Amino acid sequence: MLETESLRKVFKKQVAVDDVNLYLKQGESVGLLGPNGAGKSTFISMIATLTKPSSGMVTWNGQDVIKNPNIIRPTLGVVPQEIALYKELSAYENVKFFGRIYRLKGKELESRVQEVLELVGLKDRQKELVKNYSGGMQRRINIAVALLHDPEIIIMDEPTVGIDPQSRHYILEMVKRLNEEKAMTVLYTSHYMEEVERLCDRIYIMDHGKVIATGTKEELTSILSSEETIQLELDQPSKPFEEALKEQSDVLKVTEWEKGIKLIVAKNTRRLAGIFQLAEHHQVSINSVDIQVPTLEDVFLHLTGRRLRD
Ligand SMILES: Nc1ncnc2c1ncn2[C@@H]1O[C@H](COP(=O)(O)OP(=O)(O)OP(=O)(O)O)[C@@H](O)[C@H]1O
Repeated sequence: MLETESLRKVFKKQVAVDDVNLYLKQGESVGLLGPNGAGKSTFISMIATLTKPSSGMVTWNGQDVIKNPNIIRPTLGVVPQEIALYKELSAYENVKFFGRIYRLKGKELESRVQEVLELVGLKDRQKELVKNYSGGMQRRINIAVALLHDPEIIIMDEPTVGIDPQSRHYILEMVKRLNEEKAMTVLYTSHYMEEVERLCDRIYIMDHGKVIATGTKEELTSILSSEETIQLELDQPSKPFEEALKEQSDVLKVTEWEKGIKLIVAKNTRRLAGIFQLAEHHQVSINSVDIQVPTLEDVFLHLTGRRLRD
């Protein structure tokens, strides 16, 4: 397990990371969500042993990483925000160059290079110069480089910022596959709520250097409410159906709206099948169902008074 305890970084008077406690268990996919300037890159850089903390601890399976960076370096693959590639070389030459830095040689080097190019979906275009690649493809090569030494943990610093939607989709799917199929542990930073929602088992929300909330998506959104709204669009109004819904124990409130009925139900107790059965019994057709649950964006707004992407 990778763990930080009261990890702090102060640049002159600027507190970039303010006593952050975070853990990453083997095989987990953890998101670090926060707006620009929240301190995500500085935090990652300390875990990756590239920046020295002002105070606090980083441990890997109980061992002190700050004193002994070498105990974690072979385990970590770090994808920085900036593209760090030689633009005049081909993708293949770039990855091979970095492979040599990882001290890979001969057949092993060649097979790892082909493996990672395959993982990022660029094996077929490996001979092209990186300068002719799109931003998204360059980002994928950056990721390939981080995977070369077959790390246990991959740490990604906003890997989808400023790239085309197709590459973004590819990267998200790839991270999911690495986590689910290769059991790779993932720490994924982003200011896109939908990305961490899609990829991560647990999420840390960071703002002004501090972790302001942590939990699974469900736990975080339950900060906001223990209820959710179900909006039913009906083919016709039906008082008997409305009355029957009111009698359901987990239905807290029933109101009409222009196209049907709105229910407030206790969270996680909704039984859509039951609602459909009731509708059928009262000969009402449900044209559409809209379940409105609070999002992480709403949680961030609630906690800070600001939007994530202000
Ligand atoms: N080397 C540095 N010297 C001085 N201040 C710094 C340095 N690096 C980061 N900071 C400051 O620390 C704070 C956190 O920055 P950091 O880059 O870690 O945030 P971030 O959440 O990763 O945001 P972004 O996505 O914009 O990179 C910011 O106020 C930034 O200006």
